Amino acid sequence: MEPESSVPSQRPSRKNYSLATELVFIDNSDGTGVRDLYNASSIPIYQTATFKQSSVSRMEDFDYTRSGNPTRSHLENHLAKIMSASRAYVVSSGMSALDVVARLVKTGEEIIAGDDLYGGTNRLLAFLNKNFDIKTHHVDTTKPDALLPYLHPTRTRLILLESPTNPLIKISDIPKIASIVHERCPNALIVVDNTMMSPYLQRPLEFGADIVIHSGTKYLSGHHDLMAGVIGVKNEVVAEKIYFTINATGCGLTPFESWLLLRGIKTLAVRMEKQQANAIRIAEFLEYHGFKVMYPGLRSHPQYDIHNTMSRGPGAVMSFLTNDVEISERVVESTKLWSISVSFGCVNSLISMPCRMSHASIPAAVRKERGFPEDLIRLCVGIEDANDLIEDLYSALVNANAINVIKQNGYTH
Ligand SMILES: Cc1ncc(COP(=O)(O)O)c(C=O)c1O
Ligand SMILES: N[C@@H](CCSC[C@H](N)C(=O)O)C(=O)O
Repeated sequence: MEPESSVPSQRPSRKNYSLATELVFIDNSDGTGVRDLYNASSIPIYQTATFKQSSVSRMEDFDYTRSGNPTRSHLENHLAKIMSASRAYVVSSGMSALDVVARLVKTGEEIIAGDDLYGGTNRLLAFLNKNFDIKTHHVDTTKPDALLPYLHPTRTRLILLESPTNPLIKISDIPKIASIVHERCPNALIVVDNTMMSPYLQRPLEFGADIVIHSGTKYLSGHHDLMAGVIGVKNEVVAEKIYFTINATGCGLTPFESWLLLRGIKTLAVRMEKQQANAIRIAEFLEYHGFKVMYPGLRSHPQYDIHNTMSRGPGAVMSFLTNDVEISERVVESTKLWSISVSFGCVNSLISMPCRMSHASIPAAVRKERGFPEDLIRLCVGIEDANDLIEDLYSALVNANAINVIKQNGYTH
């Protein structure tokens, strides 16, 4: 017999607080959720593979950690609440979350995804195409109508969106896309990779998405000390399919990692507010100096208004162009406070060149075809003092001669 996913996150209705409060408020007083014998303020790490049963035939909430574990269930309940999901699951990485969701698609069915998306996701989709005959159509999801030629009433199974996209920070109108797709393709699920926003800034399940994914490695944990993936689901039937795959493939998050992620989530609101405030200042500084900056906190962003209808802020990741790959390299390598590193969402500020780093797995020809600038610099802003960050970036831009070149030649992309 297949075990059902343990300790559901369903709660009877109670007063809902603002998200900053819900992030730290864990209420088991109504008897739902995971019970801890001693009412521990911080849920313990149940570091066990197995759970004893009172009889052969009677299985309690847990039997084996691959199938379910109290620390993990506690985290999943908490995440379901803050993502507005009916169920949430945590797995070993963001890519694992994407892999679990991709297993909802059968050979011969199709996926529609953005033409700008995380390099690892692109790699997974290419693998599915090559090995399982699951085709992905990459379209410009900033234009909902661009999906129309590829929507098929039975073949289309997943619409995979990032908004903002990684790394070009393009915005998709999620409610509009959801309504177009749901009307034409009853079998299709709208999946939003919401990693860049976090549930604090954007909750796609509230406006039409069916599944939301997060790389928990980023903002949810906040300190780059763990890998995790999160899947939030609206529909119970889909949720049970997701749980089946997690149990069948064994990718559920470990108890220790679950505990660490739960700890990180408590400070999400304060980290996000500070990172975002710093990011707004940095984006304005770069734009003032003539750089083309992609950031939905700037009025110059082409989807500024749409973003604001879905989100409570622009987040803390931006990209900018120097017009010259070598200059970009010099800028990145001249910074002292900004670490040259992939990933984002950490309390420390990071700088990278996506074409050489996070998106290097997308073949150069495909990058070119999709209009992906090789000189692109991505900034992931941390919680340091904004003046220190700007001073360090300014020195790097001067050192690389980037400011002069932009002033003389303007922006040519
Ligand atoms: C938008 C996005 N989704 C998913 C992932 C995959 O997450 P992970 O590295 O935790 O596997 C990443 C980065 O790695 C990402 O940037
Ligand atoms: N070598 C890794 C690169 C990880 S990139 C992590 C992150 N999503 C980002 O956008 O920086 C790989 O090949 O997956």
